[in-house]
Amino acid sequence: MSNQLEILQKKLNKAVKNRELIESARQTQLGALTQFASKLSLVCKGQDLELDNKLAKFRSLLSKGVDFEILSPLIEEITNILRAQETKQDENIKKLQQSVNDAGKKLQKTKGIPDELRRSLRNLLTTDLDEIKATSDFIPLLSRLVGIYHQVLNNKHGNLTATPPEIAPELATELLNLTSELAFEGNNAKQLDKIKKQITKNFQLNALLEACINIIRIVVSSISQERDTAQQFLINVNETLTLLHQTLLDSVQRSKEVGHKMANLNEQIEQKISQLAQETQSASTIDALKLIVGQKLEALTLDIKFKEDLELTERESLASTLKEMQTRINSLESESNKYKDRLAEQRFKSLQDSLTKLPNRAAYDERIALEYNTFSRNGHNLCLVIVDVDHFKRINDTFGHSAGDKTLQVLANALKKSIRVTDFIARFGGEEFVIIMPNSDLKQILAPLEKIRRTIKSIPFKFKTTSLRITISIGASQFKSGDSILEVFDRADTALYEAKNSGRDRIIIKK
Ligand SMILES: Nc1nc2c(ncn2[C@@H]2O[C@H](COP(=O)(O)OP(=O)(O)OP(=O)(O)O)[C@@H](O)[C@H]2O)c(=O)[nH]1
Repeated sequence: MSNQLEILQKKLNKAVKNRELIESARQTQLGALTQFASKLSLVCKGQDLELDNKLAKFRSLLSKGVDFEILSPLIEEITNILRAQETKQDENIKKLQQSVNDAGKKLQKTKGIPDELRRSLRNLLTTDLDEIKATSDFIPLLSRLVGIYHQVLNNKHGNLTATPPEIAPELATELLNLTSELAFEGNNAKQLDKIKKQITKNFQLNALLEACINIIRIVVSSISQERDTAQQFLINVNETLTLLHQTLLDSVQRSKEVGHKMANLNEQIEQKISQLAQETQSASTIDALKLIVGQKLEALTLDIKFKEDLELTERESLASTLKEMQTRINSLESESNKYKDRLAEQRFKSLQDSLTKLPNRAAYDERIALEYNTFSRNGHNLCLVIVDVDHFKRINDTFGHSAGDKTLQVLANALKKSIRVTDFIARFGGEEFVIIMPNSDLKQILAPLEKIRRTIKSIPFKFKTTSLRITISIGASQFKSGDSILEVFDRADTALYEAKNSGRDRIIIKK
């Protein structure tokens, strides 16, 4: 019996110990839970005043170790407030999402946003905004949006420290093409060269505008120089003509006066001769006759001498007038020769082909040197194309040279219209044209060249009664690092030769 009691006592002790262990574990867990609940309630603080108050009460009761039965109604109240809070928060997220979206869309409509910023804004509005789940997620998103706004504003006010992108390469090319048609001398030519180099280096609108203004200045100064010289020349011509006119009038007047004097003298001489004849008849002696003849001859000799002097003076005066007129005319002639030389030189120097009105070979040389500089500096793609009219000699031989000329004009016009505004075309010589294509590689130029070939082939030429289609052969190559201009030209030329030899009316490209 005592043994059984002992066993029971042991079991009881063990049960009491286990119970104590469970109780202690529960207390520890409860402590941890209470602490956690207290911390959690602190995190919720600041969202709603009523909630804050209830949570404060909750924390205080928890710290005092209050029975859960007393806490239970408070917990229920807090749960209700939190539920209402959750709904409110959902609404707030939606509102915030909408207002971020509106602000972003508004910003997207702004002109002149750099590509990178625009991309980042699009990502923010499409992907990132949709992924928002909690209000706190908005903070980094809003900060990004504000950042984008800042950059756009800075950009608008020109405060960006980064260099603006190259914005108008096509305008730069157009400006270069236009300047190719200008030819100046001396200082103006040097200045224009400098501007052309700047245009190939800097495509920014401001720089292009400045270049444009400087070109206009050169043109205006050249026109005014040319006008001054022409005006001076005209003044000289006018003075010389007035002088010539006056000299001629004087000389006519003098001739008239001399004519009168001569007529008087002739009359006097005739009178003296007839007097001599009468008086000799009345002379009775030889001596008397001698005397009469001697006196009359003396008077006649004086008259004749006077007449000779008069004639000499007149001749000399005429000669001197003629000499003076000759000097004037010579000087005018030399001045007009200078003009002719300058015009010839101008024509020689001009960068435009007179037949086709395209830039000429000199313009090509100048332009390819500029493009080559740009290529050497930044390695942009640069292609060179040679276009040659097929069997052009036949057109000259069959329909005449002037029909050939007209054909070249039509072809040049069509070629010019077929190229892009950034390309440059020149008449290289005869029936050969050269096209510079910047910012394109050989793959990219193939389609436009095909279009040019087909365009030319589709022109319906008509020579008197004969209708004819004219074709072109094209050779092209691209600048590679280390290439010289001549090397690339030779490659394009070899390609053209192959196009001709393999049947014409085709494009051959040589890398
Ligand atoms: N009318 C005219 N003819 C020109 C002019 N310049 C060159 N030519 C002529 O163009 C012709 C070119 O002949 P070729 O070089 O034999 O070439 P092609 O007849 O076109 O034959 P392929 O090029 O081999 O297809 C020559 O007859 C030149 O006289 C020009 O300004 N006006």
